[in-house]
Amino acid sequence: MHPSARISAAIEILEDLETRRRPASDALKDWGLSHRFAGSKDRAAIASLVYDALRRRAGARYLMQSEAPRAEMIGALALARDMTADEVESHFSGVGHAPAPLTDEERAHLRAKNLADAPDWVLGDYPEWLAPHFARAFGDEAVAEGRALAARAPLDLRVNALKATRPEMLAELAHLGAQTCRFAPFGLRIAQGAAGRGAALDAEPAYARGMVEIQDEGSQVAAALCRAAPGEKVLDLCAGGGGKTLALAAAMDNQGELFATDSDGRRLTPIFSRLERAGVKNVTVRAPRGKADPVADLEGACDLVVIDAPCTGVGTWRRNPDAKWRTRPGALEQRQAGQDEVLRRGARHVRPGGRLVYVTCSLLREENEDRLAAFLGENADFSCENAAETLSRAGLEGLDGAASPHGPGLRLTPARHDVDGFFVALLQRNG
Ligand SMILES: C[S@@+](CC[C@H](N)C(=O)[O-])C[C@H]1O[C@@H](n2cnc3c(N)ncnc32)[C@H](O)[C@@H]1O
Repeated sequence: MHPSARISAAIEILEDLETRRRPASDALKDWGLSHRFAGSKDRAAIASLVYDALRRRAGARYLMQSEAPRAEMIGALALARDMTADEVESHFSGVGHAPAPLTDEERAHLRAKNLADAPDWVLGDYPEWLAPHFARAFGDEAVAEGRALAARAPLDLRVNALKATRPEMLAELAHLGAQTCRFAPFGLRIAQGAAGRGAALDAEPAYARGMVEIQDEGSQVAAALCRAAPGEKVLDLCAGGGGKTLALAAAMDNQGELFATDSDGRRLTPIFSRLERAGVKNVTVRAPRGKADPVADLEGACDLVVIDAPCTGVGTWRRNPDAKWRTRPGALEQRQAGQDEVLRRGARHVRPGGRLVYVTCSLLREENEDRLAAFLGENADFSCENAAETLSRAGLEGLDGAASPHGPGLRLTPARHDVDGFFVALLQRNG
C-alpha cells in the first residue's frame, strides 16, 4: 500500500474506535480481516499510525481544534512524526486511496502549530480528568512525565539466567542492535525501527528456546527488588500471565518453592507454556477453584509474598496508548478498593520476619503511596524499608532518583529512567 493509503486506513480505524468505543487491537484486527490484500508490513505500519495518533490525541485535537479522527491523524503526523506541514499535505492529496485534501481551516491550524497556551494535560497528552492526579504525583514534572508516557517504548528483553548469560545473548542478538539495559541486571534493549516497527523476535531461536523473555526493564527491576533467593518459599499472588513469576524463578535458580496464583484463573492460561519454555521447575500454579482459597495452606508461611497489584496501568501507556483514553474516573476508585483487598490478603501469607512486596504499574499516588500508608496504618506488625535500603540490598544503588518523594517506596518513571512506570515498596513483617 502507498503510505497515503495507509494514512487513510488509519483514519478509518480511528473512526471505528470513536463510533464503537472498543479496544484499538480489536479494531485493527477486524480491519485486517476485511482487507486481506494488506500485507503484514502494511498492517504493522497502519497500527503504528493509529497508536501514534492515540499517543498524541490531546495535543493533536488541540492543535487542529477538532476531535474528528481525521484531525487527530493530521495533528499526530505533525506532533508524533515531526512531519512538516508540506509533508502532511503531500499525503492528503485525494489521489487514489489518499485522504481528501486539507480544508483551508485544517491547513491554517496545521501551519500555525500553536500549542503555546495549551494546558498541562494537553502538553503532557493525558486525559483532562487525570490532570489533578498528575499534578499531585509529579508537581512541575507532570508535563515531562506525560510526554515520556506518550513516547514509543523500546523492546526490552530479560535474559533467562536458567538458560543463558547476558554476554551470550548480547552476541546472539547483536544483529538486532541489542544493547545492555541501564539498570536491570539481565536486561537487553532493542530500539524500535523507523515508524515504530519492532524487531521480529518470534523468528529468533534464542526466544523460541526460552533464553530471553519479553519484559520491560521497569518490570525486571521490580522483580529484582523483591530479592527472591534460592531455597525460599515465595508466593506470587497476582501472577497473571507470569511475567514476574518467570523472573522470580530465575532469581531463585529453580531452587525453593514458588507458588503462582491469581483471582482470575483465565489470566493464568499462558503461564504453563511460558514456564515450560523457560525451563522453570520450582513453580506450582494454584488456579482458583470455586470460592476456596487456593493458597490457604500458605498462611503465615511465606518468606516472600509478591503483590503485582491490579491497577490503572498508567505506567504502561507507552506500550498501550489506547488505555489512557479508555480508563474512566470510576476505575481509579475501583482499583484502590482492589489494592487494599489484595494487600490484606497478601499480608496474611507472610511469615514473621518475611517480606511483602507491593508493586503497581501505575504512577498515581492514589494507587501507590496512599495505599501503602493506609495499609501501614492498619497493620502495625509491618514496616516499610526506605528506598536506599531497598536499592542497596538488591545491588541496584545506581538507580538514581528512584526514591518516591511522597513516602517510602520507589518510583520508576519513563522520564527519569526511560522504563515503564512502576511503584515498588518492600515491607517487612516484624519477627
Ligand atoms: C498487574 S496484573 C499481573 C501481571 C503479572 N504479575 C505479570 O507480571 O505478568 C494484576 C493481576 O492481579 C489479579 N488480581 C486482582 N485482584 C486479585 C486478588 N484479590 N487476588 C489475586 N489476584 C488478583 C488480576 O486478575 C491480574 O491478573
